[in-house]
Order: sequence, then C-alpha cells, then structure tokens
Amino acid sequence: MPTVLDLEDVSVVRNGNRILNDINWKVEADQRWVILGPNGAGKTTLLQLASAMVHPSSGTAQILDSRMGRVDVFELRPRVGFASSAMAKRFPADETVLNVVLTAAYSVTGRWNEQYDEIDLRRAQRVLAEWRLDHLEERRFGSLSDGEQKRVQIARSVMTDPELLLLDEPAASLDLGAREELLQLLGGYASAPSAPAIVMVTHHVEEIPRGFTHVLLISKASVVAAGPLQDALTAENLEATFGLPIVLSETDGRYAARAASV
Ligand SMILES: Nc1ncnc2c1ncn2[C@@H]1O[C@H](COP(=O)(O)OP(=O)(O)OP(=O)(O)O)[C@@H](O)[C@H]1O
Repeated sequence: MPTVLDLEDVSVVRNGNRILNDINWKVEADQRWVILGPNGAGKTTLLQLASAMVHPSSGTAQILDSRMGRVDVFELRPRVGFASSAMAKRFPADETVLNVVLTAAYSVTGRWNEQYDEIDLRRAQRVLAEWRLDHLEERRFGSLSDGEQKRVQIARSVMTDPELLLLDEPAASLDLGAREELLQLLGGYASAPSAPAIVMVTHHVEEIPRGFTHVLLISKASVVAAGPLQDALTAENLEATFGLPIVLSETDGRYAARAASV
C-alpha cells in the first residue's frame, strides 16, 4: 500500500517554541487515523504540516509522492483535502452552499466570474447528496446551523477527490443528534474501498467514527503512542497523554472515556 504521509524526525519551531518535537509518523493509503491530545499539544500544527501549509524546521516530510522543500506546494495542495472551522471563516456568508462546494474545484472560496464545467457542477451536486445537503444547495452558507456548516466544509474538502483528507475537529460544537449524524456519514465514507487516507483531529474518543483504523496520541509536542486502534488506544496510553487515570470502554466499534475517579 502506498505511503501518503511520511514524517521523519520532524520538528517545528515557531518564535523559539518547539511546537512539534522529533515526530516520526507514517500514514498508508488504506489507513484512517484519528489524532488525540490535550489543548496545545500540536495537533493542528501536525495537520498543517500534512497539508503543506507549514514546513518542518528540521527533519523530512513526504506528502503523497513529494518531499517538502523540493515540490511546488501549489501543485500538491489540491491533492490534499482539508476541512477546519478556521477555513470555513473564509467562505463568504452570503455564498450559496452549492458555490462553496463548487469553488473547491478552482481553489477559491467565493464565486466571482469563473466559468464552471458541467462536469464540476454535477460532481458538486453528487457530493452534496452524499453528505445529505442536496436540499440546502441554494441556501446561503451563513444561514446554516453549525452541523450543516460542518458537513458543507467536508463536502467541499472531498470535492476535488483528494488522495489525503485532513479533518480538524469536524464534530466540535455539534449537538448529540448532529454529531451522531456526522459520525455516521464519516464512518460510511471512511469504510468505502474508494475512500482516501484520512487523518482526523478530535478531542474526544466518543467522536471516533466506525471505520477508522489507527490513532496517534500526542502530548507536549511529542508522540506518546501511534498504531492500530486496538493496540494503541488504551487507558494507559490515554493516561500518559492527558495526565490522569482513565477508564476506557468500547461498544460496537465506538469508544467512551472518563476519569477513573469520577
Ligand atoms: N506562531 C506561533 N508562535 C508561537 N507559538 C505558537 C504559534 N502557533 C502555535 N503556537 C503554539 O503551539 C502549540 C501547539 O498549537 P496547536 O494549535 O498545534 O495545538 P492543538 O493541539 O491543535 O491545540 P488545541 O487542541 O487547543 O486546538 C500551542 O501551545 C500554541 O500556543
């Protein structure tokens, strides 16, 4: 299976702060990873590295078939899907849902005077239907609920058929129903044989969708554990990551965690 992301001894230093420290991590094309770790651990920075938005201060980073520093990142970026609330803030609030998704094909966030091909339009409509957004096609992005906006962000990020999909906290701020609907959609998408490699950052083990295969636990800029969920997602590793004793349970492929003393 091809490797889509390969970080070797990667460190990122910003303003004298070591935000990532000697990270070694490999993602294969058929793997779906979740990244867990406390606030400030370096999770978002890791996703920014994987999307070629941040360069390593030292070490080597290979994304898809390209080594960072030796590749034109503007050619690489369209092959990597990225969804985050920070990016959603760049979508004009009065843009239609259809245009927010469609404009991904042209690497812009708002529609100007571009001519769109019929094939792109049909693809955008198919993607909207897959993420249960077809009834909202003509709605203004700014008028959507948080849950709907999160699904639009993901629909936009898969519009270009990426080889690597990066999701930064896709379930944050959702109510129970919206979270479960999103996790069901993400689980179905991740389980399809045609799905790209996926890396999803989350704060909660409850938000790991079925169909995800691996976990990377990170704390204070360093990897605590990484590997298949059944081996690496343990109470001991969560305790080492979050610094408190944890009780972890798994039911039907979904996880739950709480402090051991509560
Ligand atoms: N430009 C910068 N200069 C100095 N420190 C920075 C800079 N950008 C980020 N940091 C610090 O790097 C650390 C890691 O940030 P990052 O956003 O990657 O963490 P995170 O794990 O995603 O956190 P959260 O869960 O709170 O979103 C934080 O302590 C942050 O304050």
